[in-house]
Amino acid sequence: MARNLARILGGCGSLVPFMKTPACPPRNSSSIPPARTLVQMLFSKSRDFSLPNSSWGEEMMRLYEFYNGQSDVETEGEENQGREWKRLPSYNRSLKYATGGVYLSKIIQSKARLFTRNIREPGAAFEYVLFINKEKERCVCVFQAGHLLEGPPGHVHGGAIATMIDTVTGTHASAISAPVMTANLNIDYRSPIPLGSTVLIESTLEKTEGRKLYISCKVTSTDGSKRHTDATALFVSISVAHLLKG
Ligand SMILES: CCCCCCCCCCCC(=O)SCCNC(=O)CCNC(=O)[C@H](O)C(C)(C)COP(=O)(O)OP(=O)(O)OC[C@H]1O[C@@H](n2cnc3c(N)ncnc32)[C@H](O)[C@@H]1OP(=O)(O)O
Repeated sequence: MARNLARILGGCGSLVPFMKTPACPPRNSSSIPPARTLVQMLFSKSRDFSLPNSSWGEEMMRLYEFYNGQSDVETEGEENQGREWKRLPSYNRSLKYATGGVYLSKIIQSKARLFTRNIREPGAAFEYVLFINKEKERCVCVFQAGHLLEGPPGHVHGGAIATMIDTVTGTHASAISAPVMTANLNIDYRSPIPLGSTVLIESTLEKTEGRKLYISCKVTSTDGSKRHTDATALFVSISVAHLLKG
């Protein structure tokens, strides 16, 4: 059975896109994983993409450790330690089933993945970790931009920057009032972000008005000396029925 499963998987982990499979091993009998490994691959817990991987550079790791060191660790049944920050875990899949007015084919249902977490090669695109402060008025994201995000030569694509701003402000708004949708996003690109660099993306809750959440955001170099991007975003909290309506 293990051999059959291994053949189906083709040795490249195509059914398990977020497992760590750094390189496709040669197709010989020694490349077939043992049955226990296959079971782990097929039924293991979702991967938390906000944890360090081998692609994280020195600056990414330094800042991760800085904020993580000031963060509460979630331990079941124990009170938190009263620290200022909390790391937000991040998975590549939220949709399992959708019903109601939203028509999704079985293929889309089974393959839907969070846009920023769907690249197999670690470090190739969006590497990031988000921390939220306890009062939820601020979020900080440490973002390392990989080589697949190139826009102008050697620099990050504006759409990729917008994606990260939407992700950070959207996650921030969701932490306050889930579920939400982006109603408006305004971006001023002030200086280009070098590809491969690590930057800070900070969001601040400016105000709430009924269902509306106004959030501002800035992208800077990690020492704060260079302003890359400024943005404002409006999120509207919605009912789940709004999503199902399509
Ligand atoms: C843990 C999870 C991790 C999650 C991790 C992932 C995070 C990623 C986050 C990604 C988020 C997205 O990309 S979301 C995808 C992009 N966004 C969308 O597709 C949204 C499409 N638009 C819509 O569905 C809708 O227009 C809504 C939901 C935005 C609003 O519709 P509605 O619910 O009917 O509300 P509506 O009455 O129209 O508006 C409510 C109030 O907001 C105001 N309003 C509405 N739109 C605007 C606007 N563009 N600019 C100014 N104001 C506006 C209205 O005037 C009104 O004010 P007042 O009269 O009350 O004063």
